[in-house]
Amino acid sequence: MTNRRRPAILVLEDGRIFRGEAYGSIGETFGEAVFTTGMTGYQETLTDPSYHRQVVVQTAPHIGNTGVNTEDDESSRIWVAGYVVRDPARASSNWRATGDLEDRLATEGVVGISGVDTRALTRHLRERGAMRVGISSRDDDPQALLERVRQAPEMTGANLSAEVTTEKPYTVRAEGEHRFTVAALDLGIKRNVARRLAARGVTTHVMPASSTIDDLLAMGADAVFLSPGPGDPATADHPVALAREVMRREIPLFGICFGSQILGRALGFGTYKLGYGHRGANQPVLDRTTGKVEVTSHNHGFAVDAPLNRVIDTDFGGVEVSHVCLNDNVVEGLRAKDVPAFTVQYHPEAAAGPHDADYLFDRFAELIERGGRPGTKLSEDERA
Ligand SMILES: NC(=O)CC[C@H](N)C(=O)O
Repeated sequence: MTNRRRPAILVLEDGRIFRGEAYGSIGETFGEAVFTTGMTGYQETLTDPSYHRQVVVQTAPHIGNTGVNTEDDESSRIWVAGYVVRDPARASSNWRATGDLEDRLATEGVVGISGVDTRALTRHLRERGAMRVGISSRDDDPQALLERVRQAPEMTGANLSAEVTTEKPYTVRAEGEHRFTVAALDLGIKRNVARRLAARGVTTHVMPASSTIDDLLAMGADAVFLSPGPGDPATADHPVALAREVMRREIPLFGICFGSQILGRALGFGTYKLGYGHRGANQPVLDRTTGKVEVTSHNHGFAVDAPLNRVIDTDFGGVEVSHVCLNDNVVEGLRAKDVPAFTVQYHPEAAAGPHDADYLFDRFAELIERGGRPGTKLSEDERA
């Protein structure tokens, strides 16, 4: 437990100030202020690469009570640009805990602030929208910090894939009998994606963001996966061109979150920034293909702009919005009817969050199985 009593300030780009105490590393940091309503899973949140350049506000008031462990990281490090909590646990207690959350934040240089009225801050972001923020435990002059906040880069227009992707390809082997090979374009992948695929007999080759279609096919891929990741999908021109090439060759394609936005753009739709995004572990989503509602994990600030009420004609044939968020009707999934491609905007891999949407990995495995090779199309039934 370090630095608990040193004062810290948080300043939003619109001038609102919150005072609190230093939490984690002493210093100063900037990013986009976003809130997550997840009640559990702070370790998975902190290590999710999609939070790169974002300062995460936890609406759950008590954070750190289960410490940190060696199993729950979703990548090799903490990615959040800053961390805002109300009431940090004074002691960690869990049978899996190997350390204390604040010590880990400090070790990884993550500047945070505690003692903040996170409910007031969340309401502010909900009314005014996600915006830039600065946290400082070094300088207690809010006006000077505000000037620096206003010079920090915005999330709109941010192209961040190169900052989070793997340098070299690596492989996550299928559990049990090997059935299929998937090439996953790493734009900020979470570990649990490859684990959920491995559980279905899929060997996943995780590939750098700059990989070409030939690089992916050289891995012997039966299918392609487009990963989640940080940044503005409007900047993801290379993955969009790659997705178009994958569809042109009718190779089975599945994507999650950023991957869904990329498929959307590849099909000709636009993307836009949501007011304050969806981040949490209890978002209700309707699967329009079955009429079932699932409770899901979300982490997105952008969304695809597509009409909900009809099959849409695209360069790749008919496409429908397969999933919709029941809170606000935001597009949460796309399904192509004439090429083997589908995506969701939320997180079937959960981690953290409920497992309701795990069936999507089965759908992907079935899609691959039906063709087992490039050239697979949906069956007549599914086209209906
Ligand atoms: N988790 C993700 O893939 C996030 C996608 C994108 N960066 C967004 O904020 O909408």
